[in-house]
Amino acid sequence: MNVHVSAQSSANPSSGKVQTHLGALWRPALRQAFVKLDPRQLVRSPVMLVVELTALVTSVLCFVPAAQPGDGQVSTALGVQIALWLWFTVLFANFAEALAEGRGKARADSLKSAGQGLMARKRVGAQFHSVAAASLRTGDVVRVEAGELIPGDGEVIEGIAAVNEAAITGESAPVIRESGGDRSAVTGNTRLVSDWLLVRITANPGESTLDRMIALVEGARRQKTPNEVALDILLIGLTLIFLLVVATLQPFARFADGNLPLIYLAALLVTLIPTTIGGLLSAIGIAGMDRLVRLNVIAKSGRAVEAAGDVHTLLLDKTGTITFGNRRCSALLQAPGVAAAELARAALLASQGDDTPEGKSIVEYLASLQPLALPAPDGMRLIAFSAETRLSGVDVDGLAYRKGAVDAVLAYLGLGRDGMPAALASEVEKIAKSGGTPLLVAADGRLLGAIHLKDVVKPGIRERFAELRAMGIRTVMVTGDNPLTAAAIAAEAGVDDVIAEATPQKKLARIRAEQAEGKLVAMCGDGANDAPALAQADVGLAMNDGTQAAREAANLVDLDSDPTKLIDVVQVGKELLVTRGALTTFSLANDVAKYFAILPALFAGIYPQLGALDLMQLHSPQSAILSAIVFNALIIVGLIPLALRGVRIRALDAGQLLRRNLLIYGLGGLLAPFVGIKLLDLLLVALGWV
Ligand SMILES: Nc1ncnc2c1ncn2[C@@H]1O[C@H](COP(=O)(O)OP(=O)(O)OP(=O)(O)O)[C@@H](O)[C@H]1O
Ligand SMILES: [K+]
Ligand SMILES: [Mg+2]
Repeated sequence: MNVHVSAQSSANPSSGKVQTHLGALWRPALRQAFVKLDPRQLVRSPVMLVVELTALVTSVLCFVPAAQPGDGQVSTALGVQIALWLWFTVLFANFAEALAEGRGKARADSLKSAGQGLMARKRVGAQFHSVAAASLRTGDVVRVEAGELIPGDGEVIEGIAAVNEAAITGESAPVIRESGGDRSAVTGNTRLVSDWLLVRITANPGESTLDRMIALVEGARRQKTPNEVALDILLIGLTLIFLLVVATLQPFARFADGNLPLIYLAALLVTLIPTTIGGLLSAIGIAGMDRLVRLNVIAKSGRAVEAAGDVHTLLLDKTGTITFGNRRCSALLQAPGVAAAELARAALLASQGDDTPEGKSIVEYLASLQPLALPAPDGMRLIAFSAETRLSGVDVDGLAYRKGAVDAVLAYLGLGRDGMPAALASEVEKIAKSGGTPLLVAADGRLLGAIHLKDVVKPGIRERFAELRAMGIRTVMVTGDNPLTAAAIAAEAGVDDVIAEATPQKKLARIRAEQAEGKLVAMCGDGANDAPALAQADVGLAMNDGTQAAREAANLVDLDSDPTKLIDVVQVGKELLVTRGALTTFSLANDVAKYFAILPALFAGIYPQLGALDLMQLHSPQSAILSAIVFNALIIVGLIPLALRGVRIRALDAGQLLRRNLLIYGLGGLLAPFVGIKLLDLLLVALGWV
């Protein structure tokens, strides 16, 4: 094949770590706050759209006194102040959203610029042509060589190479990517540091990991979660109710020959509708996603993150998730009466069509021993490993060579569980009890012996599972391996439950069973055989270095390929739910309090009997209205830090958490307006603004 392209963009390898202090972010956020005044953008937060419309109407009323029915008691100076604070209310909410977007965007932009102008070698027939990386589509095959950036997300179909994924993960130690097996997926904008790869592109323009990351933290493109939609509906409902409340005030005033200026009613409406949560809702959601992005987790939906906050059971694949997944052949053990060379030859033959890391490791192991004579490769029918059969092998010279999981090979040979010669059975048991994976080898219907595949449990995983338990999450290990190996690894890793000899169907069935009991289930996996389970789970976390099938089926991808990352995802999910709940409570309590703070002041002149209710003794109706509207706007700014940082949750159970939050945010929300509005009233009068 001809390779006649060498040009690649000279973009510097990005470290992926962008310095983004809030200080550097507020300037662009301020600008964005004005851009977001566009009603087409604001329509995503209906409460704020109502505020904007009210601000618009009030502005008109200020300058067109003729438009004010009644006696127009509102001075232009006061009208302008009210109109301004109404505009500020919208701007503050926009500013909160823009600030939340800022950090994620800065990082995504720097990643994007690294890939700008990138060229790729696309396979066209037997040749490779230079094309823009941005033009690559799903199914295109490209060749990437050492030193070059991989032009898009894809799957390795040929070759093995070391890849530096620092641009995406921030981790500079190179990782190995190879065709076949569970380490075949590559990510766009990461750099090959050795050899070459043939990659089949798996994402169309605009659908890459990077694009997804950006979409998560962009207010205008972000998809609302079902929880957010439900809350939106509640907020719209409350807005309509208060609209009605405010509209019916005028008849009451007229009845006593009074008249409430339209501007007052407009301002009153805004103070009463849930502007605090309406203004911060989007920022809370984006900030949550941003926390996730900073953990190097890509979510395809916010829904998965919220589900993580409520997850009950976590299913984990063993190999590659709990263990390093680098199962390597370490020994061959013959059955009684079988020659070492016979077993070796059968194991080698049975690995000819097996391009999994396990299969390759067997070939390598045997190559380091004495040379073996093999039949011509064109006479062989290769049988690749499948997770269904849990067998691999070859048919050659009329003989069938097979290797596979213990129960699978015994079943293939028509033998029972105790069909193994005692000596071999005890060897197999020894392998399994050590946490290794035994494979049986058969040829011509005869059991020849066993292969010992060794694997190592990832350090620190035990402590992480203990943390999960403390959060009330059950961990279940599901593995295609035999029960003894499974039990040995399970004991070492400290999981709560284990399912052995699992096929993809069995994994799926277990998830469905848990879901049928009304529980939310999370699943971590990396293999193609995990894909159905990842898709079925409420939270499917795929390892980025796993297979493309797993990455596609999952709704979360961990760029660091660390299954224990789920703990952090659960934490982020819980924080997101709690923060939204706390600020909703605060906002609603606030609005109720404002109602009682302002109404007596407004009606004092009209119904003097209401004076008894005037607890706050505000200076005048004018100062009451202005103080309320100023407080209403400033509270949004005051709560931006909490919305962005999230409510910290300690290891409290759900009940304690709820009580604590009701106390802080419910009671706090009720009291804050009384204190805040009174202080503002004193201040505004002292300043002579009213
Ligand atoms: N290349 C192979 N050839 C034959 N048998 C294999 C091969 N690789 C694995 N096996 C056997 O098939 C079983 C299932 O393997 P698979 O990779 O599907 O496991 P899994 O379901 O992903 O679970 P886990 O990854 O936790 O072991 C393994 O436990 C092993 O006994
Ligand atoms: K309000
Ligand atoms: Mg697996």
